[in-house]
Amino acid sequence: MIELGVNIDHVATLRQARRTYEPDPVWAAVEAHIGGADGITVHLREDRRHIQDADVRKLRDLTQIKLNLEMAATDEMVAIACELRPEMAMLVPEGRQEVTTEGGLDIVGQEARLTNIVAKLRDAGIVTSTFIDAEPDQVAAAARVGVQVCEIHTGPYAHAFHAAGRDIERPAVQTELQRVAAAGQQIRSLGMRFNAGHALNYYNVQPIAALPGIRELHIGHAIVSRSVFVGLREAVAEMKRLMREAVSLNR
Ligand SMILES: CC(=O)[C@@H](O)[C@H](O)COP(=O)(O)O
Ligand SMILES: NCC(=O)COP(=O)(O)O
Repeated sequence: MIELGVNIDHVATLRQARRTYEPDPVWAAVEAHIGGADGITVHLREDRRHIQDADVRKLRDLTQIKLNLEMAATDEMVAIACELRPEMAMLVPEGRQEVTTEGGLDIVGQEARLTNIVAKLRDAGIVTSTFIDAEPDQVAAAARVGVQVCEIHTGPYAHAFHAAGRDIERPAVQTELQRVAAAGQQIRSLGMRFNAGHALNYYNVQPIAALPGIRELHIGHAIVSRSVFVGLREAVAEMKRLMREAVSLNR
């Protein structure tokens, strides 16, 4: 059954708006878990714009749900990951001025360095993942550097879906959906786990959830946004219902 990793970065964004103590990401993780989340994702950014080091430490120590740590491929982040030992660490690109992650990690351009970083994380017993564009050469490079999981960037699909007025049949949307599907087939053929995420929401999630062999979706902004009105537990439960429905309809 496909799993849902809830990214709670933007619970911390709200807290950081006042530099105060609430809303607490630990509370969010527990609520998401009760709502049916299979894992929690946090992106400990180099600029600490939302999730703080202490948040990751508290999540590790105080919650009983799988933790996926999104991180830049830096010595600082490798040291933090090896100390805190999340179940999974996902290598993502970072740009100081970006509003959110804008593209996948360029593995092709830095294979030797990433091979060394992936080995350190694996030696620490951490499942290694990377966030990449749906590009065959990036998928092949991910296998070469030794990651066990690839999360395909669904931003281009999500943006095409929105631009098409949520019409999944529009050619531009189908093109992006097929790119994700093809990347997933390649990922699985290379023995890696096929995950997906970024800009998924309650309107565009089902075609991605229905893709053959997909294992886990990482969704954050849309769930946290919905939670403002219905609560995080319900927002997560609704997303899980949509994912389960998509899988059952696709059988
Ligand atoms: C990799 C990905 O698509 C998201 O997890 C992204 O890292 C979110 O970044 P922000 O939490 O800073 O928006
Ligand atoms: N890696 C994707 C993720 O964790 C959540 O991204 P988003 O849903 O906040 O865009």
